[in-house]
Amino acid sequence: MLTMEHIVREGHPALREPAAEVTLPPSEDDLHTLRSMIEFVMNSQNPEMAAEYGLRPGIGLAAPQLGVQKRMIAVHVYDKDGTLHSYALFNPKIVSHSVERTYLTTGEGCLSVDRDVPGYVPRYARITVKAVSLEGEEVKLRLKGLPAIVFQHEIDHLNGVMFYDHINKDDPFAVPEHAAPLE
Ligand SMILES: O=CN(O)CCNC(=O)c1cccc(Cl)c1Cl
Ligand code: NI
Repeated sequence: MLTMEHIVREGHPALREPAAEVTLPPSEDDLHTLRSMIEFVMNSQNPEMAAEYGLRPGIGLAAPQLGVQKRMIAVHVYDKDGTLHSYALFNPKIVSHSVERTYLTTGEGCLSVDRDVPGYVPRYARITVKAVSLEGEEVKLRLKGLPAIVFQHEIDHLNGVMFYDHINKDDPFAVPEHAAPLE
């Protein structure tokens, strides 16, 4: 199983290199990696497992955070209605998005960043994502709220983008235009 030792940290080139599309159908290796990614995210949210293995909680993970330059992401997050959004996906792509934006009033964090970086991270409020699931099915997801934000954080990782790249350098807490806060 994956633990924090497998997570690369800031300064590692993998975090700034774009990731390549996964050749489908996926290899046994890619299937194993993506399965271990969603397992890690779920474990990190389980108090017993997190305590046992010293896992920092996360609501998503992208393969470059493991030093694997492939377009694979895992997301396991509850939205404000308590609905679980749990996905392990190959080649996710944002195919459309709202003009409106949003941002977490708490800011964002990253397992590859061992420090707090305060500030608002502007994200699209709503996105449509196309991807291929672990089971090999094409999926089209219409996302809003926290799930939409996490997907953008993870897909950024596939493009070598870190969450703090989006924070206003002059005023980290400047309210982004056309944006509604997400508490
Ligand atoms: O790339 C994934 N991580 O680094 C996992 C750790 N970060 C989080 O769980 C996290 C925390 C706050 C906001 C967002 Cl959007 C995310 Cl994603
Ligand atoms: Ni991250």
